[in-house]
Amino acid sequence: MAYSTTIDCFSIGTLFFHFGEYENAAQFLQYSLDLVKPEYYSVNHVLEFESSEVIMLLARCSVELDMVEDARRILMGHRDLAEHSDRLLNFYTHTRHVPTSWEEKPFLPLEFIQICRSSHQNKPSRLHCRYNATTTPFLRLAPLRMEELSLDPYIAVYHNVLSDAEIAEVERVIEPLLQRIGRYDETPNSMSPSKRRTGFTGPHIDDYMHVSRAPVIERVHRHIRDMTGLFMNEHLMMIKYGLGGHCDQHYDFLNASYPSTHAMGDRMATVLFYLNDVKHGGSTAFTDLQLKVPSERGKVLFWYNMRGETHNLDRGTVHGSCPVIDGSKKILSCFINELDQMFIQRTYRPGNRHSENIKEWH
Ligand SMILES: O=C(O)CCC(=O)C(=O)O
Ligand SMILES: [Fe+2]
Repeated sequence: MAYSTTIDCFSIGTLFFHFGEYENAAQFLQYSLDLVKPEYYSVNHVLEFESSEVIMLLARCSVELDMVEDARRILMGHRDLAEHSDRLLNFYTHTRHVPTSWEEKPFLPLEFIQICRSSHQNKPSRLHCRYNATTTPFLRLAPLRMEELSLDPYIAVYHNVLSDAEIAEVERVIEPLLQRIGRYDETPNSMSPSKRRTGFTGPHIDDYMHVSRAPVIERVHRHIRDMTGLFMNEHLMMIKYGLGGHCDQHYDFLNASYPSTHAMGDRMATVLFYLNDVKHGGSTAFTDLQLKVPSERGKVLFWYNMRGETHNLDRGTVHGSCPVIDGSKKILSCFINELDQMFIQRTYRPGNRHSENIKEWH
């Protein structure tokens, strides 16, 4: 618990409460209160954190545990809540909490949890670290340090791609536009939280015109071209994961399950820019390959999602983002579409791909 903040503990306590685990909830809510320090008042204010909310939830846990007198003592101890304590207790005792059902709990497959949990080190490979000075002419002047992690599927990491100034500028342009990740419901314009991924993402498509004109975004596109030799015509997304934030294992390849693949081709490759170091958790994990890539500031991960000869999905690319255990994780992610490469390399022709619907992604 040494690294958690008062807000982290409040979030964990709230989760336990929703799942009906009131004793665990009360413990985390108490930690949260223990960590409220006057020097953080201004930060907590900006983040709209109120210790009175923690106290009310703590009192509610006591009521659920049939300890009404404890709940009263907790409420009476707070300057603003004391005068409302009778009304609040009355409400808590008459409106018992209905826990979220087990089916609603986030579920991560065991093999994914295992690779995330282990202090796994990638197997030493016979592949080499080298300077890539050939993908584009620009790299002859400024070669990039590259490490191949796998040849089949092809996965490579580039080090020190984005400078501190570029990262700061990307954050300045995109971060204010992030929204909580959701999944669109059947009803128009309604979003519900995604069970497969937690965190923030953006910019929203409507804001993209403004973002794409920023010089730093053009420079990111240039870096992608230098590293991959491929043409990127999709929006860049920033994804921000907080404590516990994760992304369940999935394929980026859509394999004709989305109408967009008819217009742009499928997502042939993925590029992830890591914008910060994450002390614990937050690695990108490839379950089948037993490969774990930690989030390190300035590093870029690149892989092909499809098999070269057939343009079919490469099943070895199943991957996800391990839960963040300390701090937060920020990445820029982008997909490289097949049809954007039509002047660069051979693209998919109808008939040579085995199409199947992939249901494993939202
Ligand atoms: O955050 C990560 O490491 C993986 C993100 C990812 O898989 C995706 O955006 O498709
Ligand atoms: Fe992905």
